[in-house]
Amino acid sequence: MHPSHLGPAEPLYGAAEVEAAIQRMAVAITRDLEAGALHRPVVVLCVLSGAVVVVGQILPHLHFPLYLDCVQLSRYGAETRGGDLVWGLQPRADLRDATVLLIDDILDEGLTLLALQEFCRDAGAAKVCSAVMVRKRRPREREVEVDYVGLEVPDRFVFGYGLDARGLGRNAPGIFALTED
Ligand SMILES: O=P(O)(O)OC[C@H]1O[C@H](OP(=O)(O)OP(=O)(O)O)[C@H](O)[C@@H]1O
Ligand SMILES: Nc1nc2[nH]cnc2c(=O)[nH]1
Repeated sequence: MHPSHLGPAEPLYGAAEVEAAIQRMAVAITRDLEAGALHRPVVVLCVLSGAVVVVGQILPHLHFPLYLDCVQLSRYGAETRGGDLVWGLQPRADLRDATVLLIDDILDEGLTLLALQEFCRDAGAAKVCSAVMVRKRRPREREVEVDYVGLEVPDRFVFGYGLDARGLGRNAPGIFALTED
């Protein structure tokens, strides 16, 4: 489906490709975290709002004990360029000594994930792992450690599968790049 109400856009990945990538991440995450999770459930943190789709899809494929919690952090709003980080919801789970799995939809400049990793460490997490559905191919001022990456996208503004284009398009069944932003 071409989401024509969002203006000209180029399809990058279809739904089947995104779902296969999410599956592959789930297999790798399960392989790495299942043993530790038998001692203490992993805290999965869904980074609202964009990560709801990837988290919803990956959860049934994570075969180990886990708690699901959410955190809300935003720096794009309705824009296609990032600004200051604005905190919304903070997680309610106790992160002290926990293994935390952060799941976000996209790694772009990386400032969101860096802030979240720091937040989890400051909250006393024993181990912080990060998974992103897509990673943008671009240089970054600060290197960001990401343990699991679904797909790579070019350095263009993308939407679909939870990612918005000026608030819309989170429900687009694939990943698209805006032709003009
Ligand atoms: O790597 P960065 O450049 O920091 O950007 C990545 C962040 O940008 C988007 O969030 P956004 O601020 O758009 O909030 P949203 O999830 O509510 O759309 C996305 O969901 C990531 O969390
Ligand atoms: N929707 C969307 N959000 C982002 N946040 C950072 N980069 C992007 C992007 O390309 N698309």
